[in-house]
Amino acid sequence: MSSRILEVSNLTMRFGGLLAVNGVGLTIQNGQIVSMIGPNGAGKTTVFNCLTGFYKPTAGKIVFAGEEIQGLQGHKIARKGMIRTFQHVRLFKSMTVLENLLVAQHQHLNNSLLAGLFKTRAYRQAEQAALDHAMYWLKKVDLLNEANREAGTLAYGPQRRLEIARCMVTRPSLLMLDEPAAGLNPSETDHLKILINELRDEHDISVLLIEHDMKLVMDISDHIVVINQGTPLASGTPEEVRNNPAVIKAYLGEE
Ligand SMILES: Nc1ncnc2c1ncn2[C@@H]1O[C@H](COP(=O)(O)OP(=O)(O)OP(=O)(O)O)[C@@H](O)[C@H]1O
Repeated sequence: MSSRILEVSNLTMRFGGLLAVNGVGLTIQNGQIVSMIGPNGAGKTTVFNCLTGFYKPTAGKIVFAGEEIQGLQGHKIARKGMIRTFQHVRLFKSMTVLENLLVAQHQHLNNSLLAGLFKTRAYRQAEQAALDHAMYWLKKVDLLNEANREAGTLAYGPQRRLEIARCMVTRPSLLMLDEPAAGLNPSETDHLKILINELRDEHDISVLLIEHDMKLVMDISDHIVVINQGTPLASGTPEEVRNNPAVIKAYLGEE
């Protein structure tokens, strides 16, 4: 298989008269952490929505793990291993922390209803495996002590960690995080950085990140793609992007 987990070319999304994404390209090698940056309204979340099947792109090609996926339904893309979080936390808030991770695995595995009704041996084994797997991830994101608490009662930072765990229990090959540091304090952001690096190093995934926290982006990324008003502006290593005059003018200059 190709060493590229994701290759996007000429991605375009039009909403009526608004060209929200205009010819964006993006390549992610296996094991890379890539960030997409750009001013507010640049089209970053729209790119995520096109990649993950929430929107059907107007044009462009999306090759994920060697297969063209543009226009596929979101749940089919998720089953192939492209999993995302959202800009605003989306948990099942009245379920417990643990239940959130169990539901995520069930949605993904699509266990047969009959096996569930008759509680077959294979079903019980799968349930136990799902529980063990959920506990593993709760420990990893430091939420083991909160397993039986209602997810909606967690503070904001732990909710964001739970969202990441909820993605990871489905064993993705590409994890896409939409502004994971938004609303976190500096210490939580440092922990997030360590966590993302660990996910990549220990769990064989690639990561695509939308993020406004420039320190995090510069510290963590192997590669950065900059878009401005829907159009690709620059791409390169953190060093190259940091020193690119067009980026400084369009993005950093506005701060
Ligand atoms: N469903 C939609 N219908 C119409 N316009 C949309 C839709 N989704 C996004 N847009 C528009 O597309 C443009 C890009 O928005 P998008 O949310 O992708 O930007 P962004 O780079 O993620 O911004 P931010 O950093 O503020 O989250 C904006 O002008 C937005 O209003």
